[in-house]
Amino acid sequence: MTEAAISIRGLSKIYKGGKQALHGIDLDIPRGQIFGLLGPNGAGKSTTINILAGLVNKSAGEVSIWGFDIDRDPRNAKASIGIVPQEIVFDPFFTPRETLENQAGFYGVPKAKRRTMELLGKVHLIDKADAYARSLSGGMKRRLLVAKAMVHSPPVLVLDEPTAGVDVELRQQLWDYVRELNALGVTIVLTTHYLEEAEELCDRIAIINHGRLITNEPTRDLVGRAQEKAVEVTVDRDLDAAPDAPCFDKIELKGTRTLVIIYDKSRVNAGEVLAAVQKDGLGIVDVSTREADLEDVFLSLTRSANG
Ligand SMILES: Nc1ncnc2c1ncn2[C@@H]1O[C@H](COP(=O)(O)OP(=O)(O)OP(=O)(O)O)[C@@H](O)[C@H]1O
Repeated sequence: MTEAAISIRGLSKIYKGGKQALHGIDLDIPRGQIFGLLGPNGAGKSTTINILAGLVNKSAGEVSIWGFDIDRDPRNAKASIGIVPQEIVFDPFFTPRETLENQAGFYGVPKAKRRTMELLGKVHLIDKADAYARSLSGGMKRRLLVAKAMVHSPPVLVLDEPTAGVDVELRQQLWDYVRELNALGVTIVLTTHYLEEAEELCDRIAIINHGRLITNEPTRDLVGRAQEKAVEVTVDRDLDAAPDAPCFDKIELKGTRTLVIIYDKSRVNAGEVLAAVQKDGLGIVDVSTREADLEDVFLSLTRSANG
């Protein structure tokens, strides 16, 4: 078996003050994938990434990156990973060109092997190469961070909430670049709150909540497991209240004629739900259903983990 890009065993973190952010996480991130790490606020995603980056010390467990243990072989482990942090941190007096040159120097990349302008081109910042970093927009700064994470050509690139504050067009360019890197063999790990994006981009998704791994499976399987389905029904007369029936998990009246019904597709089918609406003589004028997406899976999985 090929070794994982990132291997995490029994990873725990207790912060000073006693907050336990991670409770024994076991996770293998396969090489060559775009891997999504999802979870609600405070789940422990940044803690995990900061441990990989060497910014936070773990309390227990083992982590290796590209086969290098972060305790026994920290130099090689560090050289194998590039991290795009959630927070934008730059020296505002350096230009993008200088920022990348300094970072390359920090990683000991010889001058002849530096790819400063190539990287700036990839993230669409050539024309800003010599501008002060403080004059860049939020989106530009984030793209510069991506270029900065790639100066030492690591086989693994981790992006922590990379699209926060990036507008739609630039986000698309960022994802194109991420896909391009992945096609060249770079393993990508990203955390995001944009579930649609995770669904579109990631081969595999792990969800953590309250510091515990809830699931880790191919995106396809995860989406297929969504059991909750929503149907929106427009009826032929005004209603004061939403009708009730045992097959509805939840029903809500939107305006006076539209019912939004949530049901469990493993228990009932759409026909039964519609029949239940019609049973009191209500006529149905329009119906629309929503296919399960990652949001549904995510909510139902994290909800069941909470309760
Ligand atoms: N330096 C710290 N000291 C104490 N507690 C911390 C520290 N950093 C994070 N925590 C706590 O650890 C838990 C996990 O936080 P973490 O930042 O890893 O979550 P996250 O999943 O990245 O969330 P977000 O999406 O909001 O960044 C949270 O309860 C948080 O308050």
